[in-house]
Amino acid sequence: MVKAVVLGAAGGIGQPLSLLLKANPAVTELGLYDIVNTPGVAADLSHISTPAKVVGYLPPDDGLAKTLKGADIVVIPAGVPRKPGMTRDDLFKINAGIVRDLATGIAKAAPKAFVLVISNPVNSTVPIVAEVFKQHGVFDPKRLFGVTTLDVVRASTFVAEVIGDLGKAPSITVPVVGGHSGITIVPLLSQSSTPLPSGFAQAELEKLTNRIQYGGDEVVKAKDGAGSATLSMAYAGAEFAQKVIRAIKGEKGIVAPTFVHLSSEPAGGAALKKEIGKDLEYFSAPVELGPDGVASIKSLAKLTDYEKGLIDAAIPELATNIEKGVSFISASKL
Ligand SMILES: NC(=O)C1=CN([C@@H]2O[C@H](COP(=O)(O)OP(=O)(O)OC[C@H]3O[C@@H](n4cnc5c(N)ncnc54)[C@H](O)[C@@H]3O)[C@@H](O)[C@H]2O)C=CC1
Ligand SMILES: O=C([O-])CC(=O)C(=O)O
Repeated sequence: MVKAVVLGAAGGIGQPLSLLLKANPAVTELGLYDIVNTPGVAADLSHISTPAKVVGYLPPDDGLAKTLKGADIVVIPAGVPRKPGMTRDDLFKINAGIVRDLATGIAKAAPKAFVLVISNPVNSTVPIVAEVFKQHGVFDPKRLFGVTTLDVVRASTFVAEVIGDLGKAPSITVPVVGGHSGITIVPLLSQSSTPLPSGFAQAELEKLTNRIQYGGDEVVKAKDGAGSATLSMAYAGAEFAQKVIRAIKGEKGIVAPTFVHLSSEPAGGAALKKEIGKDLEYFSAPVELGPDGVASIKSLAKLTDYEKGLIDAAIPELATNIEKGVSFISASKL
């Protein structure tokens, strides 16, 4: 039995993500929460002939607590998306408060749930959730994930395009580490499961790296004011959620990059801090998932000098983004 909950379920990501979770036979209950339209989205999805029982609530009458009751996994795509010319950090002003309030609801109603944060800026919203949980005495670093899967999905697709065989895209894996905005997104293309063509020039490598780092901007520009990635994000979010579900059901050996807290528990956090040469509290790294969430945080393995340079360039912005989230909560009255 797995209850999945989507907070922000009526939005551009929320609706297709809820559809994909409803289509997942491992999900037996699906809770949908938003400030608008969830009764309609829930009624619509409830007619699909898959096992999940669907419920949808709005804020009145403790709707958030009712949606979260019994949740095993909570995915958060609530909040405003970018328009052209904005950075993800520009979303902080609005999304920080939304994520704080939803995290407070989770801390009270489903403190043991696995929490998957999609709302941007992820580099700051994940620390916000952690700080709220700490204030409620329920923080478990193994159960909190920033969803960076879209960067991984993009890397697979763009490498397949470079190779000239999109058919290979589903089987290509590239670890993407660091964080989830611009230069903090660091694809480790030297570790692509399908190597780049021999003789791939440094200039081409830099172009491909830049495309992965700014893939979000490509979509924001093409949508021209109508928002950011929604369908590809729903695909990526459902894929990561499915990995977490498989791991909590006992499947071994599932590894995926995700933005996690680098405490001494789970294993690997302290070693990763040494590896990146900075006492960062959070980083996206390949993580082995297990029945309790993060089983271990993996090493970044052998990096090229170019990749080391990308990580060094990411660290100051990551540190600032993380601190911004942490201090937002220390300054908030919960
Ligand atoms: N992590 C990632 O890779 C990605 C993250 N995103 C982020 O996901 C977020 C959502 O994007 P979209 O779905 O396109 O936006 P959207 O505006 O289409 O949907 C957001 C939904 O959140 C709801 N919402 C607002 N305040 C809420 C609250 N207090 N409680 C519950 N629901 C609330 C809205 O009513 C709306 O239905 C944005 O912050 C965006 O930047 C988007 C793409 C990729
Ligand atoms: O670019 C954005 O604002 C949305 C996002 O995080 C992405 O598509 O990676």
